[in-house]
Amino acid sequence: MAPSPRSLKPAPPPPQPSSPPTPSSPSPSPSPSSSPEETLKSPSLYSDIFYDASHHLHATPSSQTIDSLAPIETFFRKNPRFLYSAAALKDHPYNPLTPEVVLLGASNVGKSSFLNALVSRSGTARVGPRPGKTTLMNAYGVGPAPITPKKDLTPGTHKPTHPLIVMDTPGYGFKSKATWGKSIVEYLASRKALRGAIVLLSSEKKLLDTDRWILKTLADTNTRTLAVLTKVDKAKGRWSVVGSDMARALQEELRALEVQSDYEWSEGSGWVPDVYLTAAGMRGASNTLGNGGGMGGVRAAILEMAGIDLGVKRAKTPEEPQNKSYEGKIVSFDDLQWKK
Ligand SMILES: Nc1nc2c(ncn2[C@@H]2O[C@H](COP(=O)(O)OP(=O)(O)OP(=O)(O)O)[C@@H](O)[C@H]2O)c(=O)[nH]1
Ligand SMILES: [Mg+2]
Repeated sequence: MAPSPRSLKPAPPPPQPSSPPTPSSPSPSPSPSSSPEETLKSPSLYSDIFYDASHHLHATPSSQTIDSLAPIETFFRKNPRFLYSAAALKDHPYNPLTPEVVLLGASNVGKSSFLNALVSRSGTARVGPRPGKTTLMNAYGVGPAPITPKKDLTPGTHKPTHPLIVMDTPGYGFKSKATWGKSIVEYLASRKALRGAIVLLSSEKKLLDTDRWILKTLADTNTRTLAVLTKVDKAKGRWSVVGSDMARALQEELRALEVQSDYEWSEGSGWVPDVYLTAAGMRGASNTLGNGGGMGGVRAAILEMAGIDLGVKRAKTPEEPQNKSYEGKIVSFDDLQWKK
């Protein structure tokens, strides 16, 4: 499956790493019309938590979606393997066949923990309590070994060992290297195999200036973007309220960037309208669908972004939901198809 080339444009320079990002408050926005916060106990009980474009928070208990999301979990669980580290764009091997997705976010936001939760294996990527744990771009192969037609194996092309590459990156901000911006922006702008970026934001914090900068860089490099909140179990206040507020601020930011963009980088075609809420590194979380809460749905969204179709449809909300507050618009897997 050869990735299609993206039209490119130079990205802006990153903010100075020497000046720590100043948190800024999201602009006020209306409260969601229906909010299930009264009923959501712990993110670990949910396989799919996302906040959609119409400002509805959807949370699906694991028991309701396990059947439909289990094949996707199995895909991610299969054969995860560290492939290589890269300090600069030139260090990435030629890759004409395997789709790549990249994890981006501030230092300590939980990128490596998120990767471990994706593949349901805590030791895959190294995690640390202090910022600056990951110092290079680290590529991980995910999924069962694909069958590659001989005609695709042109000279210089290695046989793919995995159907998907997930790229972990050093965090931006505190303790990150000054070269971070340059090498990662180059990767975003030039890597033909790149199908999309997953931007991780901490539920413990507001949107940072560096987060705004990376979102703008993604718009300017025409990179598909999926936003994910981490650490919802550590949110200060009710996690569903904190998560919803953060998700709304993000959606506003993305909509503003879309207006400025020179590309068709818009809601649905450039960025995914749903913001996913996760608790990947949460201690004592249920291991039913991997490690942590909210991982089921986000795995499906990542496959969608990478253009990998396992033929799995997201389960519909039951006719008679256990709790009425789960009603509202449900974004089906089909609705999330990228517009061509
Ligand atoms: N409670 C909780 N802790 C988390 C979660 N995700 C990550 N952590 C913790 O946050 C700390 C940082 O996690 P990492 O995964 O190393 O973060 P990172 O973004 O990869 O950090 P850098 O590589 O330094 O940029 C670790 O102590 C994790 O256990 C989460 O969802 N909930
Ligand atoms: Mg890391």
